[in-house]
Amino acid sequence: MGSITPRLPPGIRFLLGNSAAVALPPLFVVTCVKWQALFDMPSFLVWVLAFASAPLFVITRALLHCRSVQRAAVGSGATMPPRWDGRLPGHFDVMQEMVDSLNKGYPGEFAWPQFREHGPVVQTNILWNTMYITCDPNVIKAGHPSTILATEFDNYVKGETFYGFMSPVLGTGVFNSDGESSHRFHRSMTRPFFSRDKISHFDIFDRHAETALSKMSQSFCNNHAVDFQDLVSRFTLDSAAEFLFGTCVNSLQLPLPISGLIPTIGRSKYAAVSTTTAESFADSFREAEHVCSDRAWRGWIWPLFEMFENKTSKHMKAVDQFLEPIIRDALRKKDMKSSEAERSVKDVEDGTFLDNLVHYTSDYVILHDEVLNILLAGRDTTASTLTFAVYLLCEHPDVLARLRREIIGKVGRQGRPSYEDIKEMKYLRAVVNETLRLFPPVPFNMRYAVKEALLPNPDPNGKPFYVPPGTAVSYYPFVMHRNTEFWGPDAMEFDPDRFLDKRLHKYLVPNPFIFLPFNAGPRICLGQQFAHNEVSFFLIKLLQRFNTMQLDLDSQPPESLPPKAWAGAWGRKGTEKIWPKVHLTMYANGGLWVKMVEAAD
Ligand code: HEM
Repeated sequence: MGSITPRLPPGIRFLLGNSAAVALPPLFVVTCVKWQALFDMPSFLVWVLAFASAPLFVITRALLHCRSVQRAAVGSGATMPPRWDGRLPGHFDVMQEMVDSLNKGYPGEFAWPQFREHGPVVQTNILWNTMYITCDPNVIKAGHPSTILATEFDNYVKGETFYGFMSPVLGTGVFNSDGESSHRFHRSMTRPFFSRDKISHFDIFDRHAETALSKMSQSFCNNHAVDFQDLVSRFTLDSAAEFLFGTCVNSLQLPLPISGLIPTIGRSKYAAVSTTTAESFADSFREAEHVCSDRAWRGWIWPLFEMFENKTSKHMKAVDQFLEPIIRDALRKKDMKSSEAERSVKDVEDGTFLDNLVHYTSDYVILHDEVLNILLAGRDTTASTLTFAVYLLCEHPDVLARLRREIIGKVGRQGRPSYEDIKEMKYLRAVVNETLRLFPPVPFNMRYAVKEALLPNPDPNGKPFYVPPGTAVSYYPFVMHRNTEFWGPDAMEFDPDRFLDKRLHKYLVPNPFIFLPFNAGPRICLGQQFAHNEVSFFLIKLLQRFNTMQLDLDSQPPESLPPKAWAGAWGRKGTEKIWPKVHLTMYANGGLWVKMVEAAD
């Protein structure tokens, strides 16, 4: 199970696992010299040789590997992609540039110059590990003879690094499983619950949206700005928890942050006021997510930052404490109605995700992991979409006014939107899509090639690119979504009409894989429709109540604002009012502080 803590801390296990490769060469040197049939050398030289042998061994192995890869590429009638090389050994400076850009820069900015200089598929060799980065829809797109998301799906997996840092939280579920049989098993079990048109979600959205909006109104009455990102993170958590296992975790009941007075939720700031197991579940799950995102940043060496403790363990204890009785209860209910005949269709349709799942399996671990997989996959992504939608609406009052007209025209000021209403609101859909284009919640993604493979060369006269086994292929929807080559000269601008006017038929219809907020192929997002309903529902309720909204940059923590040096920079970087950043998903650094005015009409 995800939360069963392995006995040894991750750092110790990492060192033990890698010690052989590091220790063997020096041991070999010392042993040879000790037996000294051949050598008669001073002992300091033995030690120098012993110490130098480990890195020499690693470098020699990497160089030999490089040569064998070149030969394999030629043997396959392929070539290697252009290289992005640094100046330091192991291209350490390339890694530093990537990390700096992620920490201190604008998302993906390290990649733009490389794509411009070398084309849309580029090779890096950081610390002698080959990785490809791409923003080419032909490489990513489903249906191509050699693509990473569809035809060659089984060859491109999430990989052990991803599994390693996520598994203490997620165990093995649909989001975190690899391999044809494992992933298909989890996906087939969870998919039925998403394929039906579950109108009952709307009751859940409605209740939590009402609480969230009342809290906003209260704050604005007191002349306080609201951190909208924090608010919608609570809304999506409370909604998802109720949809998944039928219990409210009440994160919206905790006090909202007040700029400079009460901090934004997260990082245990609220542990002290989380009085119920439900509240500490919410707090602990958030904490565990933060730890996972820190691990993702650190890459494969993350265990070295957890030498003596597994940082997710204590949070997962609280998560499990809350979940256990809920899962046991669902299993008990199932046993009471064990015969198929006793379960009415209504029982199944009205039930939560967990109620449905127990009819596929009684395995506690699978139930536990599956629920947490969906919670993680669905919560931050939806909150991120809402956050950036409101950011863009604040910056584009004309779009806000037009969207509001559509909403009021369809459902009035008080009406509750139905599934059909949402489907018919074309401008709303365009606004959501345009938000997902400019700020995709999953801006970067990665797969590992299990076996050797070929990728298409963007140059129609060029040979295909060779992919050695074990190569990481990292693809960048964020960069692809803003590329003028695919979206036209105004690609950087927020203009929902591009999803409605002739630009739609010029760019997206003939080349649908230029827009990939939900991924593609057999791993396409399961919750796409759910997310669209949730985001649309909340935006409708929000605009029914408020007709003016603006950013309150004075409430934003000063260090969270875009650096002054960015003014006038290329692309959106030069004009951004907030600082978009990425951990597991895209977020607004320091929150999104806004003020809104209630409509008088
Ligand atoms: C706007 C909101 C959302 C966006 C942009 C989004 C995006 C994505 C993306 C890009 C993936 C692929 C991840 C990968 O394979 O590496 C994914 C997978 C997934 N999403 Fe979403 N998602 C959203 C909302 C949701 C919601 C609300 C749910 C559930 C309630 C959900 C459930 C899932 C699941 C279960 C997977 C894993 C599918 C698989 O691996 O077979 N998502 N999502």
